[in-house]
Amino acid sequence: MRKYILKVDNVSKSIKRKKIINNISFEVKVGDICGFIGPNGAGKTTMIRLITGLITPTEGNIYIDNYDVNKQRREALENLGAIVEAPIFFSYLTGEQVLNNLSTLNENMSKNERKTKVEEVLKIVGLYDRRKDKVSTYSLGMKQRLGIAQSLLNNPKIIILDEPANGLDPMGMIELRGLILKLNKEKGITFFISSHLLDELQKICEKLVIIKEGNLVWCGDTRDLIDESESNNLEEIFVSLMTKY
Ligand SMILES: Nc1ncnc2c1ncn2[C@@H]1O[C@H](COP(=O)(O)OP(=O)(O)OP(=O)(O)O)[C@@H](O)[C@H]1O
Repeated sequence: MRKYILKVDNVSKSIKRKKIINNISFEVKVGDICGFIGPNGAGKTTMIRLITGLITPTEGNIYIDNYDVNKQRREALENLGAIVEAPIFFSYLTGEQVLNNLSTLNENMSKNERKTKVEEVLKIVGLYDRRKDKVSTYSLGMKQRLGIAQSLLNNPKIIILDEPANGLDPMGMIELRGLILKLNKEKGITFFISSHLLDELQKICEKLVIIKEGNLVWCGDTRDLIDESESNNLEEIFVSLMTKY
């Protein structure tokens, strides 16, 4: 049995007396690429904010690599790279300068190690040739990849992406998909990805967590969901699930 890297355990969240997340539990195992889906207002962003420690659960616990996000915050978040919505950069800096600045936050690395690391992540995300160009000249897809490069500086075990494909053109989408698959295969990084683009998720996610109005509707292997449904198209399955629950 592969161990889990992310565990959401009986989590509820109320904001202003309104229950936004209702007793949700699921696990994501090491090496999974897990899609996180639900209609508008289902609570996806709230759940991602809970997982990334930006807000605390009203009830329940969240563990990253066995560390409680709220009680052992530093250890838990050390393993996490998260990009919540489109990353914002100082666009008058070059891609390399953005990463150099962020890498100085890592006090355990010498100047030389930091330089090597920045070069390495620029190469991984395919921005090495454009490293001397200002971020203002980057396409949205390149900015997304710079965001992923930023999260790679800390060698995360799991990366959480909130709507990463928002606004990307087909080429940008193909590049992002390729990058996620590469990082998963070559570096063993686990991904948890929220998206409304179900065709896109179906291409890369072997696991799915589906929520509606703060409740867990389904979680497990994408294959199993397709096998037990009448359609083999995730979009059609999703619509039928949403009308059933
Ligand atoms: N700070 C807040 N105060 C009051 N209500 C909130 C707050 N944050 C979220 N909500 C409500 O909680 C529900 C879930 O919102 P959330 O943004 O998590 O959904 P979502 O699944 O990410 O939606 P979308 O797909 O539209 O981005 C919505 O009804 C929203 O209005």
